[in-house]
Amino acid sequence: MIKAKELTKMYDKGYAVKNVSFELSPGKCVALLGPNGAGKTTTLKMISGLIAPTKGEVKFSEKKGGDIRQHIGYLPQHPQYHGWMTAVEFLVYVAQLSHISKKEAIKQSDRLLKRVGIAEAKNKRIAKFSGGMKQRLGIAQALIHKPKVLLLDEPVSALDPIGRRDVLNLMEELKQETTLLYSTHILSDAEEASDEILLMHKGTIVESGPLHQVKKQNQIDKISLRFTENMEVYADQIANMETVTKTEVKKQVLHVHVNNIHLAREQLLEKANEEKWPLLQFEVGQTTLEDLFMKVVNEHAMEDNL
Ligand SMILES: Nc1ncnc2c1ncn2[C@@H]1O[C@H](COP(=O)(O)OP(=O)(O)OP(=O)(O)O)[C@@H](O)[C@H]1O
Repeated sequence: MIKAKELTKMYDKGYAVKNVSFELSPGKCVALLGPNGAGKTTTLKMISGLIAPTKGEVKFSEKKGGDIRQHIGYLPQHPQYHGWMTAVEFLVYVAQLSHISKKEAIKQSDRLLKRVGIAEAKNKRIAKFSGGMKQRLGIAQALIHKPKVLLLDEPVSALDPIGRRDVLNLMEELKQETTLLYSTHILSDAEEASDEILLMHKGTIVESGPLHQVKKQNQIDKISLRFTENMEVYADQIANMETVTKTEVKKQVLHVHVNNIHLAREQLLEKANEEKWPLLQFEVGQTTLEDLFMKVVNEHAMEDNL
């Protein structure tokens, strides 16, 4: 439906986004995931037509001439409202900016306020809205011209748990009827609402695909151990075992990545038994998408500190 080809944005300090290519299929909900500064907002702005790419292009498959923006609804990261306006006044105002007649604008506003679940607040001043209600109103505004694709920039990151749940539920409903691309730096939000992810790091896409596939591809067998004492001694010993590919300590837990889970488990348990390791925890599992995300974020932070 939407094809981004080698999208690139350069500012004075360098690339904000570099050679980003992906395709959005109809009816999919895709999370654009990445730490702060990864290039998510810049990518969304280029797709929505708000800023021009330095290089690359965005194509809309169903576009038969005209402006691509008529097919795209966009919710910015920090939407600005006139607090004195009511919800319905705001939507009618936005609709009229999209050249919709006043009669149609009122009709659309009523429909959309119902659609996003804040119809009872239609005549309430926006200044009195909660964060979740403001985001719902923002989503209604993005839908006013019946776009085929909805772009949401960090729609839930700034919300409290109730507002977050509210908006995630709405996104879940909306993905039945529209293609959705939303950015987030919160992994659980991406895991909860999306079918596919695009993981950004320093302006490029480092991982992409259906969530289950990305998870599977990045899963590594690991054994997590917690000791009552002397973890460093055992960590060194374990790191030298032939089935072990990597060890790392997080929050007093030693995570051991292995290439043969059955053999590694056997060897570790044998050693633990023989040498009477002071074990508190022994857990066999796999690395998660969160591990991958943290790896990307940490690499990013380390490079920045160099
Ligand atoms: N107008 C601009 N002028 C110069 N640099 C910019 C501009 N907009 C963005 N950048 C830089 O481009 C990079 C990507 O920024 P962007 O806002 O797209 O990231 P992001 O992933 O959306 O981050 P956040 O989650 O913090 O919003 C950052 O280093 C940012 O400082």
